[in-house]
Amino acid sequence: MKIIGITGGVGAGKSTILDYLSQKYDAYVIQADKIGHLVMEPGGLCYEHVIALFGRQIIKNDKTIDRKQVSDVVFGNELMRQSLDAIIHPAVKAYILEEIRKQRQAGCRLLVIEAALLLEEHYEEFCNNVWYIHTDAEIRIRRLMDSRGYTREKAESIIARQGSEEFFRKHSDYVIINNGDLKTTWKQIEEGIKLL
Ligand SMILES: CC(C)(COP(=O)(O)OP(=O)(O)OC[C@H]1O[C@@H](n2cnc3c(N)ncnc32)[C@H](O)[C@@H]1O)[C@@H](O)C(=O)NCCC(=O)NCCS
Ligand SMILES: Nc1ncnc2c1ncn2[C@@H]1O[C@H](COP(=O)(O)OP(=O)(O)OP(=O)(O)O)[C@@H](O)[C@H]1O
Repeated sequence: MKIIGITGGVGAGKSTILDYLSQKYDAYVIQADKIGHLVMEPGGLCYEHVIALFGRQIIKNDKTIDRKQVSDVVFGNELMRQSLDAIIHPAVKAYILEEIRKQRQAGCRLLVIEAALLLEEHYEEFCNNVWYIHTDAEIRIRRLMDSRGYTREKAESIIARQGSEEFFRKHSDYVIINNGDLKTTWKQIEEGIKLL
């Protein structure tokens, strides 16, 4: 089984590329963000710890955690972001390693892991190749404002908390530029698969 790690800043197009890999190459995909959401659901491994860190005002009527409130705090406060990461990341990593084990056993041929913090968390240790998805910050901000209703300030505050262009490039095996149309991006994916 080959494993590709996909990383890049917020709104770079990682999920879009994952969809293509899943459809065209039948890749099994794992999204760290989604697992992060799962472990903080009621009954999840991190639920109580996150509430202990942020206070009971983050609990919504349906008992789920208000991620919008958490997001507003962590992307404006580095210490709180690190404290949240210390709770969530070990659980996410353990979940991913277990998924890898299961997929390997099931005979999966291509597994793709998407994580914004893939390099910070050293997921490259179990990836055959790491792909960095680059999209210029201004293009990302516009896409996020159009598609997710982010404000410019919100997009910029997340970007400010993520790795630099230099950091991503230094630790990646392959760079995909997703500034233009998707056809151009699909071609780069096909090249990346050949290299793998
Ligand atoms: C802060 C939270 C509650 C916001 O949830 P929400 O649904 O509003 O946003 P979403 O999860 O889609 O994240 C928005 C963007 O921020 C990035 N991001 C999320 N957490 C972090 C972080 N700790 N550091 C840097 N970037 C991050 C995501 O990759 C994504 O690009 C959530 O992202 C979270 O719990 N983050 C901590 C866990 C984490 O680091 N997840 C990312 C990889 S495991
Ligand atoms: N080449 C492209 N042309 C136009 N729009 C694009 C392109 N690539 C991605 N998008 C759009 O940009 C937005 C962000 O893309 P996507 O959700 O894939 O990013 P992401 O890196 O997974 O984000 P996150 O960091 O939050 O996980 C989406 O609305 C997506 O449809």
